[in-house]
Amino acid sequence: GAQGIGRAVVQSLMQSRAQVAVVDLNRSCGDQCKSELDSEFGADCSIFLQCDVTDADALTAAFQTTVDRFGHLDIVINNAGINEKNWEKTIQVNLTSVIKGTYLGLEHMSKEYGKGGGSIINVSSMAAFLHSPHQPVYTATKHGVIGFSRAMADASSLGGYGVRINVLCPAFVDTPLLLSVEHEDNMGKFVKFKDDFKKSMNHFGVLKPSLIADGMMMLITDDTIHGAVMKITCSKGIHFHTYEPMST
Ligand SMILES: NC(=O)C1=CN([C@@H]2O[C@H](COP(=O)(O)OP(=O)(O)OC[C@H]3O[C@@H](n4cnc5c(N)ncnc54)[C@H](O)[C@@H]3O)[C@@H](O)[C@H]2O)C=CC1
Ligand SMILES: CC/C=C\C[C@H](O)[C@H](O)/C=C/C=C/C=C\C=C\C(=O)C/C=C\CCC(=O)O
Repeated sequence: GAQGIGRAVVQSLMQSRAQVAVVDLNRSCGDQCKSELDSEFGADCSIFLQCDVTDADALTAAFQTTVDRFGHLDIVINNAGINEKNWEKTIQVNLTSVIKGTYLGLEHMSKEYGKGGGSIINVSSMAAFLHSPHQPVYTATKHGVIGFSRAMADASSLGGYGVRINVLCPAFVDTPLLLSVEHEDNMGKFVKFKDDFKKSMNHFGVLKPSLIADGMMMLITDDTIHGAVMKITCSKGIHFHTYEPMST
């Protein structure tokens, strides 16, 4: 992502000397991000690829371009997310593309395909734990991201993929996405519940994108974390959701 949480994560990755492909639909935002990265880190360490993640062929090509440019892939972050009145589109961006991005990540990193392993982080939301009448479909997609990622993490363990798969669930973060709460184009008829949403935002507080980047870096660098759901909130900071073990 070229703005918001994605932009903060790119900054942290590049400070840690990673080479990064920034994939985003928004060309002007992507060009600006790339030019800032070039000034700070040099032109060879990043690429910007304009891509609609819901276009399966374009997403496939973006992964291939990244591998062709940098030689291999170690980390995939499926971060693109929207809240649109067009609920099918919301599902395509927030869930279908996360699934596609995970499968593509595995094609390029899984030991199953003779690759060297890696790490995938799928971005969900605290909305998956504390739902709001203001965004039912968004909430459903974020539940979906958790279920899919946890099941895939188990598949990776059992299948010997060598790829860690984790989920990151931020609470409210100060990014352009939060502004969509006011707009009928985004919220549709549920925009009338915006006061409920804003009340919740005032109650829980709003996080800075840099803290989400810190959590992301922990998921990337700690190779003991696998199948985890990281939550980031104002009250508890970076912490993990705990699940009851399944009875057999
Ligand atoms: N801001 C918040 O309060 C929270 C955000 N999240 C999640 O974090 C992720 C990032 O969100 P933010 O940085 O806040 O949003 P943002 O709107 O600032 O950034 C999202 C980026 O995704 C890009 N994007 C949108 N549709 C795309 C598509 N079809 N193909 C490629 N790129 C596309 C946008 O151009 C934008 O650069 C999302 O998954 C969001 O649901 C989760 C919890 C809280
Ligand atoms: C239109 C709005 C668009 C984007 C913002 C998203 O909706 C965002 O993904 C939504 C976030 C919702 C957050 C909801 C709850 C936040 C809760 C807290 O901050 C703290 C609550 C509990 C902490 C205890 C725990 O960690 O279990």
